[in-house]
Amino acid sequence: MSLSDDSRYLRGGPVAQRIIASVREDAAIATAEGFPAKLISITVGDTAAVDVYVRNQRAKAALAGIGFEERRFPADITAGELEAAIHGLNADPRVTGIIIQRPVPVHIPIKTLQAAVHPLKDVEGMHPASIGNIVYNQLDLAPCTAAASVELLKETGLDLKGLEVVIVGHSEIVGKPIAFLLMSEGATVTVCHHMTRSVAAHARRADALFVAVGKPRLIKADMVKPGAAVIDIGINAEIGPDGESRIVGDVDAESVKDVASWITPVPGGVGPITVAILLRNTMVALSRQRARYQATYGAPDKLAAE
Ligand SMILES: NC(=O)C1=CN([C@@H]2O[C@H](COP(=O)(O)OP(=O)(O)OC[C@H]3O[C@@H](n4cnc5c(N)ncnc54)[C@H](OP(=O)(O)O)[C@@H]3O)[C@@H](O)[C@H]2O)C=CC1
Ligand SMILES: Nc1nc(=O)c2c([nH]1)NC[C@@H]1CN(c3ccc(C(=O)N[C@@H](CCC(=O)O)C(=O)O)cc3)C=[N+]21
Repeated sequence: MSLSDDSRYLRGGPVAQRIIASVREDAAIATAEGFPAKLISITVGDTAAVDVYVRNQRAKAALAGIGFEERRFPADITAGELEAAIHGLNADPRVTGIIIQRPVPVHIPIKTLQAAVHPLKDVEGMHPASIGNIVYNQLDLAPCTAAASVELLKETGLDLKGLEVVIVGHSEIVGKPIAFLLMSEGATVTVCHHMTRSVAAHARRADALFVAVGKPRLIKADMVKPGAAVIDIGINAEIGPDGESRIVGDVDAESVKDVASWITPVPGGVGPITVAILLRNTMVALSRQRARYQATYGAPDKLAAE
């Protein structure tokens, strides 16, 4: 049986469609009430994984009835100019959410940019005032990829309480938030990174293995426990045997599929859910803004009252 027909293949498409259908309903109500949602993406320079993400954001926002605009800046822009652009978007009442695509060029401190986004417009939950929410088990707006990866693990039906989970990669935007989300669910979590003595020794103990590193085929069959769930978050552009550019993950799916009980495809796994959650977070942000507006001005507001 080919993997694509196999139920062990954890496909993100159906999960993403469910989320987008619900976002679409919320967005239609908000628009009818005079509060259309609008997401602004900020891209600095050129990165293949960002191009894929932004292309899908645009397409799915249109499907969900959320406005979308990409602001592209050259790689030699200064941090000050970018901060000024972000402050302009913070002050614009038509803008619901702002996402700063990572990575940004090395001369720009990403943390300063993330902190410049108003916390009410922070649709990724990356502002220093937002990221703590997941530590406190307040999970309604979490970093999108982390939330998407956990959502996909839940599709296995595995009981997360006490589950042995290993995460390879500890970035602020993916690995670390996954660890917090899974701790909230009661899993036992180990986080590996480039200083970990033996990633393989940890990975082989995992009932669920999350990989977010950015290195094609880093995880091979001998690093996976038989029967494990493998969640591949990597999005890497490479040239395939046919000479065409293609997207691959961090897991050597060809070999791992014979050992794992569940595996996420790339493309078609975590990626589509990430986009859907970004749109859902935009609606959560809108709802919070409307609640704040009502609390300040006392204006009646149906969504905020819900
Ligand atoms: N599907 C999706 O929705 C998304 C996919 N991605 C993809 O996920 C991947 C990771 O992204 P991101 O977290 O932003 O990347 P970063 O480069 O920020 O982080 C990579 C992490 O991997 C660790 N690492 C590097 N080499 C090794 C190694 N040999 N063994 C173990 N750990 C290692 C690094 O550790 P250290 O810091 O210690 O060096 C770091 O924690 C990329 O391919 C990206 O495109 C990202 C976001 C969303
Ligand atoms: N601030 C920030 N947050 C991110 O979450 C972030 C980022 N920066 N920078 C780039 C990476 C990469 N990333 C992707 C998300 C979805 C797809 C996606 O939709 N993939 C589909 C489509 C693939 C295709 O169309 O070829 C799939 O995997 O099936 C891709 C890549 C988010 N990232």
